Amino acid sequence: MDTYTVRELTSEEMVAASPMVARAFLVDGSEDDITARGAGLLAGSVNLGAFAQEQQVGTAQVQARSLCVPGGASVPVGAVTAVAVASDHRRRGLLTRLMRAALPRSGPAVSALWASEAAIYGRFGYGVATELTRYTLPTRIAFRPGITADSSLVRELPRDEAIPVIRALYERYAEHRVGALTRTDGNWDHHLFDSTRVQAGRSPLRFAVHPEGYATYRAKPVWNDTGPQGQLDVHEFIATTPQATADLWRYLLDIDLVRTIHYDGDPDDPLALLLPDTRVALRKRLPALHIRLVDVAAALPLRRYLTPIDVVVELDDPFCPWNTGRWHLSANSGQMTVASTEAVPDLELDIRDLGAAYLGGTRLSALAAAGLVREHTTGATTALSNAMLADREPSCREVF
Ligand SMILES: CC(=O)SCCNC(=O)CCNC(=O)[C@H](O)C(C)(C)COP(=O)(O)OP(=O)(O)OC[C@H]1O[C@@H](n2cnc3c(N)ncnc32)[C@H](O)[C@@H]1OP(=O)(O)O
Repeated sequence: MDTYTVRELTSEEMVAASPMVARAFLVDGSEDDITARGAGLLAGSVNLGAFAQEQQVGTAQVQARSLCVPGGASVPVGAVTAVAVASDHRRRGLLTRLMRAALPRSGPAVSALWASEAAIYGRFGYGVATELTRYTLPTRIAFRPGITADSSLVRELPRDEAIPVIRALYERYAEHRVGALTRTDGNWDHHLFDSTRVQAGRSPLRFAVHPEGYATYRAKPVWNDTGPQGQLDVHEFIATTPQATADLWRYLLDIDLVRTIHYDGDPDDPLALLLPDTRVALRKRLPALHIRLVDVAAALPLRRYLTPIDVVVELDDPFCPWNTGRWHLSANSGQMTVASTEAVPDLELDIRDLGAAYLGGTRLSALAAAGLVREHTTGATTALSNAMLADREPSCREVF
């Protein structure tokens, strides 16, 4: 007899599971659990649970959100989060069962998540579709000649006053930025959650607001024998114009007593380009949003394509087998049609690699160089790779 059951939870059951979820994320007894941080997300989400008899031993949440894709459309996406299995019930297939329930064929055609560990989600068909640039930079550095900035346009607002202003700015930004997600009230509460555990010795969130952008950040006072060595951790930086980018960075770079800034920016973040010598900013690229195409035939036409395309692709998708097979992809004037076919394939790839390329950040040509796309017709990889590119690299600023 099967020891476990997996089914949809009521909001109350999801709340009841929150100590187990907190423990799974190594934050036992913290206020930082689903009840405190994600209460507003319960109603608008599919909440899933795994049970061993009556005991709750696993959860996953699928939030209904929208994602900006190449061409600017905002497409429905199942945003998977709060995935947890109690440590004494692991490696018995519960995550696999939760993911099956989280990815029904009838659900959103696209699924997205941030992975706690890189090795977990490839097997479920997710590929890394956006990256972030992690900056460590000194303060008080000048900009490249020709860039002018007016930091006097920036105001520090109290949290309650700032939130409606930054929400409106974010909405304008997210309409055009490929990789950006829409945010409900619950998503905002989660994003701006500010417990002492999250602060970790730093200030509560501060809100630096410009007419065309904002930075939310935390400050940490540090002193040594040479004087102030304060740190500033930028939590989110959003600018809707190049001038706002320069003004806000000038403001942050000149805050007294701070010597080091930490910031997770876009993969092609303009910050580096403002500096006269990009080497003063240490940069690392890290994986960010993972994308899974749940229904390829529905998902591919939702975005636009840069160049015309006419190829047959053979896809392998063991977890969502309805995607496995040969697909004729044809795009003209940016719009793609997708049809099942028996024709000989021009190239072959795995569903996770198509997910990685979906937002235009990962080049199929680069995947081919690693042997992950196998070309049968010369030029087919380059053609599809170019068609799938986006103008700028996609970016998702919110870890959910
Ligand atoms: C979107 C998000 O919420 S990301 C957050 C994910 N959650 C966490 O990191 C919290 C701590 N970890 C956990 O709760 C659990 O270890 C989970 C949820 C990651 C995995 O749950 P399990 O029930 O143990 O996974 P399950 O038994 O279904 O494993 C399926 C496969 O994934 C592999 N796997 C599972 N977890 C990991 C991992 N952390 N690293 C590498 N491989 C893993 C298993 O070995 C198994 O491989 P196989 O199919 O080749 O045998």
